[in-house]
Amino acid sequence: MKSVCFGDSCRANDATPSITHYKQYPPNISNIYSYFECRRKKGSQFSEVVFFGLQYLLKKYLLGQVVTEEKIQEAKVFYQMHFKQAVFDEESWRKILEKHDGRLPIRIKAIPEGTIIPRGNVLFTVENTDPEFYWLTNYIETMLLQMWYPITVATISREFKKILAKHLKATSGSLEGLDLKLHDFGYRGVSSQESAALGGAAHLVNFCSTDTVAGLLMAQRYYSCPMAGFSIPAAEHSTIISWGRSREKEAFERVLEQFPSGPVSVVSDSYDIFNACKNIWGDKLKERVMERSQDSCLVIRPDSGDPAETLIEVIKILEECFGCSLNVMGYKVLPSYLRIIQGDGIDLSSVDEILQKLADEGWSAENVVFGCGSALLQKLNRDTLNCAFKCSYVESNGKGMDVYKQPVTDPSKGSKRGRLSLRRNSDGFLETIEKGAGKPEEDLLVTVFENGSLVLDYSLEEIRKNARLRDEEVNPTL
Ligand SMILES: O=C1OCCC/C1=C\Nc1ccccc1
Repeated sequence: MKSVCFGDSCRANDATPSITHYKQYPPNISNIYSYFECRRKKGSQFSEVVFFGLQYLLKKYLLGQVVTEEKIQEAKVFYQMHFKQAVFDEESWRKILEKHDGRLPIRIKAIPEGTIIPRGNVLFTVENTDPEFYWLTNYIETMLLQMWYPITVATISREFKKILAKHLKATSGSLEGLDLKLHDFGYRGVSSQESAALGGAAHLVNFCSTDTVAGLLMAQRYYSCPMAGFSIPAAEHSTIISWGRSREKEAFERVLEQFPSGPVSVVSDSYDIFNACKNIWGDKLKERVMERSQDSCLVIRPDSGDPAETLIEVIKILEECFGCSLNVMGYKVLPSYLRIIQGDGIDLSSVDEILQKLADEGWSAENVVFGCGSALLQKLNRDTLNCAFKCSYVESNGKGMDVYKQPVTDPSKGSKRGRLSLRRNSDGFLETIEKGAGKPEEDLLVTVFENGSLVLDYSLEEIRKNARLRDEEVNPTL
């Protein structure tokens, strides 16, 4: 059966619950107003979030004529089979087709993409613009709630950036190269091409270092960025072990020969990373390594063992073979033709621990870049930031009513009430005003979607500007 689609993939907003809601609302409802937030959670590791990804979902699934007669017919058959009774509201959908030419009579107001905002604030609101289609607001909840993914990846990626900035500043006195310090290794570890695209793009809000090509294409096609991130030639285990155990030196030599200029990364732990560093890189191929210039450095990649211990032992061997210098902060730096990339076992806690241990041994963060896979794109879920979509205001018989939930069994799942606005208070902090008490001129939520049209189109460039690290996040002592 052809998939029942809004966009060109299966009808993401058609989770079964939405189909029967229109029959359950009070009589004479004319307006349903809902909002999205990352609920505050005591003790959560993340106090603020990066807002990112809505523009893609709007462009991909909600713009223009999304309702057609063919889709209505398909849905009618589909849901008759699924519910074994006629609950699909064929007539209402046909009215959208006739009255609005199949465009959704919906208004979505959101904070600008890239905004950094504390947990517990409204991120976007959704309401119907035609009283006849009040049920549409929460019909698209399912698809809009998938915003949890790009928001969570962008947030985690930015937490990495804070940690990397802290150590880079402390051990080198500068933030130079920060944007290249965390490389996205996650393409193979995510659940789908779309996740790779959305998560890969979310990482590129904070960094410009990636192997997740899908994320680059997303940035190009949906965020007007021709090339959002960079990479370098890199060996992988197959290109080394295909030479056989006795020819690891020849394999390494081949890589250096094939990529004489520009940095090149060589995974060196196929058999014995310490032997590879001491006897191949540090002896048999030493001249080949030393003749490479700073912008053509050899990047050695360990890929096993305890990350911190392995890194410390590797860097000590390289120091013995190649020496090192002291930077302005008095930390040791390997020669500029030599760097290390650690892409195994990296997550938010291990990266902090590794850089701290390196610093304790006198080594600057300049010596290492990190790769991160699943911890960046996959080891997360909707609860990581407690993302929720809730109705907070309804209108019926011309009267507005603030609504909310407040479960006695979990107060942290309480929802906001009334129409919401977001403002920066006199101390400069973002805060959400409830019960329609906000002043329109102060409201930072802007209309991004209305009646099938995209009202605002953000570029990755401006999103990156919104999401940049603030001075106080870089110099914690400030
Ligand atoms: O070593 C490297 O140097 C820098 C360029 C990327 C790279 C490795 N990439 C990678 C991707 C996916 C899984 C594993 C590694």
